[in-house]
Amino acid sequence: MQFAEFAARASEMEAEPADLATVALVRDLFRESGKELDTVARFVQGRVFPAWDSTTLDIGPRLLREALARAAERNVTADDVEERLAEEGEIGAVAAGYDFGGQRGLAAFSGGDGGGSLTVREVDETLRELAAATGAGSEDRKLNTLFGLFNRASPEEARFLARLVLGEMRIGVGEGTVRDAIAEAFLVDGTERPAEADDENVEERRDGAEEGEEPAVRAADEHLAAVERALQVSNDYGMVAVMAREVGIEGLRAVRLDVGRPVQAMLAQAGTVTDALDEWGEVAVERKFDGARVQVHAGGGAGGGTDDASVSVFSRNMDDVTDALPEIAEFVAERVDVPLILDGEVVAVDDDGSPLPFQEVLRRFRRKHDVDRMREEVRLELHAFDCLHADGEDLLDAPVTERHARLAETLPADAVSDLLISDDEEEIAAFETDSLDAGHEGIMLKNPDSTYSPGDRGKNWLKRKPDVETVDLAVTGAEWGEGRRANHLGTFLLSARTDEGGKGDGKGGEGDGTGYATIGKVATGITDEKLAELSELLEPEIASEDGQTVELNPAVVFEVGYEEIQRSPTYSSGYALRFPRFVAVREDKDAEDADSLERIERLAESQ
Ligand SMILES: Nc1ncnc2c1ncn2[C@@H]1O[C@H](COP(=O)(O)OP(=O)(O)OP(=O)(O)O)[C@@H](O)[C@H]1O
Repeated sequence: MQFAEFAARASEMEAEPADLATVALVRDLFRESGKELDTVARFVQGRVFPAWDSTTLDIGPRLLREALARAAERNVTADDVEERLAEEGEIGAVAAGYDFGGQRGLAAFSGGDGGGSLTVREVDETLRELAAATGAGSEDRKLNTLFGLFNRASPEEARFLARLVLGEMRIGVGEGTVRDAIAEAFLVDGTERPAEADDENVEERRDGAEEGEEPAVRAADEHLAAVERALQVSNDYGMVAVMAREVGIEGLRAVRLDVGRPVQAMLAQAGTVTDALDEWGEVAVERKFDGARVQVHAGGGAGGGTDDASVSVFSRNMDDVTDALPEIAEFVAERVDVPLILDGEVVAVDDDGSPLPFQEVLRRFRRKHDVDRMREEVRLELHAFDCLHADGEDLLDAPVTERHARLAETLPADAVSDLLISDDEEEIAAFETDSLDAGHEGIMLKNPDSTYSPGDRGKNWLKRKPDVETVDLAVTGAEWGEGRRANHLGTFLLSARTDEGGKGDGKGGEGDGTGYATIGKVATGITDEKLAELSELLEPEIASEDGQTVELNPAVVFEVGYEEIQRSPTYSSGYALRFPRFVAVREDKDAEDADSLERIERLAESQ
């Protein structure tokens, strides 16, 4: 395919405001791309390399401006180009505004030919060569090569060439458009194809698909799902387009992970323990490490087996950061002897192994120089929490629990994140307190049955929001513990202050006009040591006992975190705290200083 043809189509796409019509334009282009389909599928997104490949052209705006100046009329300087850029606001428009060598009829003299002779393949190969140029003189070579390309470009070609070089096509073709276009171009047969369907019809088709009414709609959805899946697994739009054309839907479904080729990271939404329990019944709870996300690929390549060289570490954006984090690659290489793809977090730690703030990891992450010195300065630890592939088996479709089990089989326990499967708020609260005490950021809540969906910020992973507020509440009751904790008070009853004595529980100090109304119990994972301390503090306040239940004079104030305040008939205040969590004893406060029911009402309303 001629590059001029590609540029003409890109112009049409740029001018087309409707999304579905743009998909149709991309679809048609793909159908006509022949052998260059893989390249065209990348070019429409402004990419020369697949998304998983960290290679860049490494051509900055300055070099491009110089190349444009050289290819343009005599006496144009890089500064002139910059000035025009300030006026036009966009490099493509600037490039299209010049009269390049070939267009001036100086073709024979300058090597230009008036435009139209470049092919998509040639542009691709030339840009790849540019990317590979390194070392002394590479800057000049890049400049010369770019000059050569622009010298042969028509204004329309120059517009898209300049944008391609900077990696931004600006033609309204995003990943979703390419996905839809691949499905429409190669997977939909004549009867199902919504060929000239207008936007509304297609919207209707898609709405209908949810009820599963029309077979054609179902098929179209399956096609889209297959393309999407293959894209998630491979991160290579070119390869997926070719595969869809050559092998069809079954071929796409058979796309496997490749050790050494990174996958997009699954992401999390903010959420609460309450959300998680309501939704899934049981929750997979992990520590939320405060570091930087990594995906480690081990043992890829021909022979399998693991040596340092066959371990690669990728960042959340799929950049190869292996050289900056040698100890992570070494750690995995030394311990893992099967091909493996793991997902985890790298955390900086102090000499005692306690986590350091996230900024410390960043000092290591993209470093190209002084890696050895920094390695001494900032110690790193790997916490793996997921396993995408182990020993020849892709695990994306396996549930969280199974993926975690595979991780535990493969890596030493200290590198594997703890996993708690629980349906018990108290147990989860205990896990959270423990995580926070250990210096981690909090907890992650995962649907235990969910699969790994690369690149997806769905509802199956929740990062627990920090408590919105804390409240200071008087402790008005407790229960004696059991077993190992039989001598300790636990499960503390909490109360807000009311202004009229006698209201609520009526446990206020006599005659002082203060009353207390219960609002919840906190039984969080307070450590045994802390429980002993709290018991000592509260025992003198015991007013009466009934079996395990103890009534306390309001004297001690707890600061308590919570996720939500609900209306509830369970407690005398008419409210209940959801997911209450002990934060601290407010030594500086008396019970009379506890938060009032009025404040609780206000907090409940403002949620
Ligand atoms: N056990 C864990 N499971 C999954 N992710 C974890 C875990 N521990 C730490 N994380 C990190 O938490 C991130 C998600 O939450 P966080 O809010 O920290 O990320 P962000 O980069 O600020 O925002 P976001 O990922 O939502 O764009 C993950 O990408 C991962 O790096």
